[in-house]
This record gives sequence, C-alpha cells and structure tokens, in this order.
Amino acid sequence: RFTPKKAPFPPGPKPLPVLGNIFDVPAGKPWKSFATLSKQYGDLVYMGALGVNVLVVNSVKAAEDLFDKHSRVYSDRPNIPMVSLMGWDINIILLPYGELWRKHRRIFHQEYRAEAMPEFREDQEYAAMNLLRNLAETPKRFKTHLRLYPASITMHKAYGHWVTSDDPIVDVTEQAGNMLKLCIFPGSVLVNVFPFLRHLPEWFPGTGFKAYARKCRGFVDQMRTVPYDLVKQRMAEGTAEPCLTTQLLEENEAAGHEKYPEELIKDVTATAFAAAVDTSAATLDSLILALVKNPEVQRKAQAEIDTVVGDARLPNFEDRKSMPYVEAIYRELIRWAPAAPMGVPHAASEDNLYNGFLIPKGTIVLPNIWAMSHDENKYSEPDNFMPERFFREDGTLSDDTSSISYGFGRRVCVGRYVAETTAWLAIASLMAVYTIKPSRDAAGNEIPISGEFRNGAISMPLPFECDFVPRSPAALSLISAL
Ligand code: HEM
Repeated sequence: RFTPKKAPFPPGPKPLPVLGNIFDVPAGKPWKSFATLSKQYGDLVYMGALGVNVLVVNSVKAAEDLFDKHSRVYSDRPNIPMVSLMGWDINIILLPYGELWRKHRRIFHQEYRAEAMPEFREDQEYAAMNLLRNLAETPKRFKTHLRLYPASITMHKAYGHWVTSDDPIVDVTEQAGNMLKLCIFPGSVLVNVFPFLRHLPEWFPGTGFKAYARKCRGFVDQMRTVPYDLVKQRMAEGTAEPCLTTQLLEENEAAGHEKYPEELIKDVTATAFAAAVDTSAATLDSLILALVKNPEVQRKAQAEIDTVVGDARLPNFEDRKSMPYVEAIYRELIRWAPAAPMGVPHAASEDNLYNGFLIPKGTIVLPNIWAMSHDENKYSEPDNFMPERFFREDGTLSDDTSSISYGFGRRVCVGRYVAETTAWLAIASLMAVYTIKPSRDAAGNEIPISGEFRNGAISMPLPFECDFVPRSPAALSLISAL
C-alpha cells in the first residue's frame, strides 16, 4: 500500500491481486456498508477495483476539508464512457469541471438562486393544489401524483408548459433517464472500465452496449428538441408563456445571437428535469412513509398549522417562518432519508495529499451523505424520525438545516432552494388537509409497511400502501374547492 516515493493511500479493504478490491465494493445498500467499513478504517475508506480508485468520505469534517477547502481539486466528475455514448454528456451534473460546466452552472444559478425563489411561488402553489386534488381523486396512485408535483414545476419553469403524468415529453425524458441510471456506475457496463471497447465496431461480439447507447441517444435528442421546438413555435405564434427557454432565447437575440448557442439552451433546459424530479419525488415518497409511520408527528404538524393558518385556507410561503415544527419535519426528512445517499461522485483532478494520505488523480470520491446524517454522535437514534431533534432546549430551531443532503463544494446542488421550498409546501399542504393512515385489508387489518428503502443512486421507499383521509369537513371543502 506504499508507493516508493509517495505517501500511502488512505486505509481500506486489502486489494486483491489483479482485480483490486472488486469483491469488497459493497453490494446492497452501499451507504450502510461503507458506514460500517468506516468504523474499521475511519472517515476515509479507499478501494481500487480494475484500475478504478474509489474513496468514500464518511464524515462531514472530511467532506468539508476535501470538497470545500480543496474544491479546486475535488470539483471534477468521473469520466464514464457510457455517459457520452448515450448522449447524456449534455447534463451539468455529469460535466467535467471546466468552462462548459461553468456556463451551465451560471444559468442554473441565475434561475435557481435563493433570491429567485419568489418567482417560483405561484407555480409551486398551483402544483400543490393539483397534488391535493389528485390525491383526493385517485389516492392509490399517490406515487404518481407526488412525482408529477416537482415534474410539473420543473417543466413549467423550463418550457412554460404544464405537463400531465402521461405527457409524451415526460415519457421520453423518463426513458432517457432510466437508461442512464442503469449504466452510470463504473462497473455496470464493461466499457466504463475498459474505455477502448467503445472503438470496437457494433458487429463485434459483446458490444451490445453500443445499440443500447444509440437508442438512448435518440431519447436524449427528443428530450432536448421536442419541448424546445414547441416553445419556439409558440413564440412565433405569440402564445408562449414566459419561461427559461423564452428568456434565454430573448437574451440571446438581444445580444445579437452571441450569448448562448442554441444547443446550450436546449441542454440546460432539458437537464433540469433529470436533476430535479427523481430526487424531489424520492424525498416526497419518504415523507409519506415517515408520516404514516409517525402519527404523533402528523398531530403536532396539524396542531401548528391549525394555530397559524386556521382551517379556511391552505398554507402558503408567508406562513413558513411561523411554523417551526413543519420546518423541523423538512430538515428531519432530508436527514433521515437523503434522496442521494451517496451524493453524486466527484473526482480528483490531480494528486492530492490529505492528512498524510495520497489521493491519486482520477480517484472517484463519494460523499457518504447517509453515513454523515446517521452519525450517532450527532443524531441520537438516527434511524428514528424525530423532528424534535432540530429544536434547542429553549424551543427555537437549531442552526442545523441538514444541508449536507444537497452535496458539497462547487458542485453543491444548484436547485437546493427550489427543492427545499417545493418539499416544504408539500408537507404544509398535505398536513393541512389530510391525515395519512396505513391502509387496511378486506378483513380490516392494517396492511404492513416494510419501511425499507430501494437500492440505487436515488433511494426511495419500497412500494407501500396508505390512505389519505381528509381531516375534517373544513378540509374536505378546501379540497373540493380546488
Ligand atoms: C430533494 C431534492 C434534491 C436533492 C436531495 C438533491 C441533491 C443533489 C446532490 C447531492 C447533488 C450533487 C452535489 C455534489 O456533487 O456534491 C445535486 C446536484 C445537482 N442538483 Fe440537486 N437535488 C435535489 C433537487 C434538485 C432540483 C429541484 C434541481 C433543479 C434544477 C436540482 C439541480 C441540481 C443540479 C443541476 C446539480 C448538479 C450541480 C453540478 O454538478 O454543478 N436538484 N443535487
């Protein structure tokens, strides 16, 4: 583990000859396995497999040291050949650290910065009303409705278009995203480990990944062009709603078409969905699980809403600062079930020494957000959902906003303010009108809920059933009026 002239690598499971640690890379829920490994090896767990070096960062301190203090080195993304083969290298999340990333990031920042949040409010409130109504009409489809809520806010922002669950634009975007998810891990497709395979012709045995990539590229292309062309057509007809696409096109025209290449506008507007929807929908799914499992939390939130808002209207953003318990539910939600438990992989763009260890250039660096947000030294009984942990003894909210769930450094989630306000409004609106209860079978017995989470880069609860019961006649009439 010592290279002659250099410092040792950080500790980790012993490498196997030839294959490195390939068999030690935990299957199942890697965030839990790595948290366990960190008890043995410390904050940093380092492994090599098939020439791919991986460093898992398990503490907030080490994450801040590397991603914030050494952000010049740790702001890159791993080079994953399948990403570009599938046409997904248009996506800011996966772009290497550099000039193109900066251009994307500037546009996202401008649109999604904290000060821009009031511009989202009307859309968020409209989408929240749709959510409540959809839940009343087809409660068993609650997962679909929870997904449509952030999807519609995101698509309206990007294209000025209110989508439905079976909208073809959503469908093609989902297909492109689903194909990406299956190929994004370094070891999921051989070409990710042996990039030279991309040069083999398509007739060559074992190159099925090429046809797969081609199919995905088709979806990505439609995802970029179909809604974009629709906006341009509406602009020509004078019927386009103001949105990110119209704004960028207008800014570009004003700058003599020198500011944004058309392809950049298509890439940025198409990317928002991929970044925003899976993560937000997973968070809302986890919210429902947390609430159905914790009726006492629901009662406390409802008591607060009744006091601050009453029962004659729905909560809105003006109420936010007066409802600390709802705020604490939001913080506990993203602590308890971070949607991206292992964050998004960063990569070291040069050799770096940290605490006497060598982290070589190209190392994939994964923040184990789940391990940090389940650190028993900071959060007692971390697996329990307890919003109360965010209050100081004097009853005021603590300074901990659970922000680590949005990642670190220069690549921190650029949509975090809209993610936060969208989730907050969902919590407040749902608790204003519904009590969420476990479903019962025909014999009247509660249908058990495992409470387990799905594996994957985005973690969400395994499917479960529950009922959305209007809280009162006043709540019922609020819902009927939507
Ligand atoms: C609960 C919802 C969300 C969670 C938990 C979440 C979490 C994250 C995380 C962990 C990262 C990686 C940060 C890093 O590399 O360290 C990220 C990146 C990103 N997120 Fe979010 N996100 C959410 C919602 C959104 C929304 C609504 C948008 C809207 C546009 C968005 C846009 C992005 C973008 C563009 C990036 C890439 C930033 C970059 O690479 O420079 N996210 N997000």
